[in-house]
Amino acid sequence: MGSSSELFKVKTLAEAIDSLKPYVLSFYQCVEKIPLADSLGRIVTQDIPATCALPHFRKSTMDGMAVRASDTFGASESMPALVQCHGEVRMGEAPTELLGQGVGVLMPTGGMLPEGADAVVMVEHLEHFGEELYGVTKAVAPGENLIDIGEDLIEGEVILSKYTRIRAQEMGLLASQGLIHVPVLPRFRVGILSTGDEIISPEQEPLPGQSRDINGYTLLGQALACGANARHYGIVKDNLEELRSVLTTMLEENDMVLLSGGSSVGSRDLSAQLIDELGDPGLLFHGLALRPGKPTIGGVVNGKLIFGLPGHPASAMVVFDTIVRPWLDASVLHSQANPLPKGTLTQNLYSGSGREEFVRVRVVPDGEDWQVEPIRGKSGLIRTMVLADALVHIDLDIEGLEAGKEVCFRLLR
Ligand SMILES: Nc1nc2c(c(=O)[nH]1)N[C@H]1C(S)=C(S)[C@@H](COP(=O)(O)OP(=O)(O)OC[C@H]3O[C@@H](n4cnc5c(N)ncnc54)[C@H](O)[C@@H]3O)O[C@H]1N2
Ligand code: MOO
Repeated sequence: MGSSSELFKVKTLAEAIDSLKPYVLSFYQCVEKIPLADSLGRIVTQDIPATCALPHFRKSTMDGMAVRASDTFGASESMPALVQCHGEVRMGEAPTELLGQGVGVLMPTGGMLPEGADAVVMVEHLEHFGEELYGVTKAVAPGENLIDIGEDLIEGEVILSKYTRIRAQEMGLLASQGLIHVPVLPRFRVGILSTGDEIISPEQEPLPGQSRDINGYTLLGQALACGANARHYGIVKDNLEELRSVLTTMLEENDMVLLSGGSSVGSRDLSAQLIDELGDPGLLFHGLALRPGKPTIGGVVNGKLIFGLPGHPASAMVVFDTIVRPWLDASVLHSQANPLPKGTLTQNLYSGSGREEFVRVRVVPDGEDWQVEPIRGKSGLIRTMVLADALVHIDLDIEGLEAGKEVCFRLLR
């Protein structure tokens, strides 16, 4: 069990994530094959190569006439290029005739070009002179109005890399390849528990000193938004035996357990103690150089991740976004390539805390730019999260950010 004094040396976020990684990598070896129609939000477990070129035939993007572009060079309204029309290609059918010089074939949008054709003249730029004779009133360049073989995807190239989250566009991509069964990570089963003598269920009327459970629902929502199979197990009082019993069940039924409250150093320091007792390796960190989120605890119990998140509602949400979400979306193993959006900071942000900081911000459009407005307010205020669109990261070694500076922001889901 991880009970050495090392534990109580406050870890950075990166160190905390690294300390957990070796114990849970086996989860990322699991594979489930699911129907493509059910794959939204799931994470692919392998690189997926294109099984065929897309398109696999030269495809017209306009209604018109397939031609050799060189036959139209110099054509204009006043001096149309003459083309002999050799019939029409039907949608979904392959033309058999090789297109010769001075010849054209009528085409629907999406139709297959005949061999020899290298452009399509839009119907708007055709004049029918009678019988098979057409005039082209606007020249086309080679490649114009068509999609070439493999222009979208080349056979064999990796079209989805391992641990990519499937969005609607990836579903279409997989469909284009005939991949109707997709290898994905199993959904993370996440159990959520709120702790604290003062916490009551939302349907109850709070007495003075009591607070309705907020974190159980924010964390449930965040876990569901990450595609997890999440369940809220309710509220447990600050009682070691009760907590032990519920945690044992939760660890059996889930891949990850999230507690909130009772994580700061003090009389309610039970969860850290329990995490360390319940299995191997136990508690791996207690306290992070993170703001908000200083009292965060984390560990692994027999291959299951367990986090104790701060009780303050905004802290719990921010800490979820920084240290929990990366496991659920597999970004701990594969950072999603999309660069973060940027905007202009509207106020100075001071950060002399000696902790890495995630600042709640509102993002307001400003012409071509975005204005990034810090939200002032304590981490005990849920409304600060309701107002927030995104988080701005301030590194450990940075004292602050000046108004007017361009900053990256990460959108909250
Ligand atoms: N002397 C010190 N006091 C505190 C420190 C510190 O370093 N020294 N750290 C502060 C920070 S930062 C935070 S964050 C909180 C974290 O406290 P805990 O994680 O132990 O949580 P609690 O004390 O149980 O609760 C804090 C606050 O949050 C409310 N809470 C808890 N659970 C919920 C819930 N499910 N829904 C809504 N609200 C919840 C609770 O009632 C308290 O108001 O500690 C500071 N103190
Ligand atoms: O660090 Mo606490 O988690 O500020 O709210």
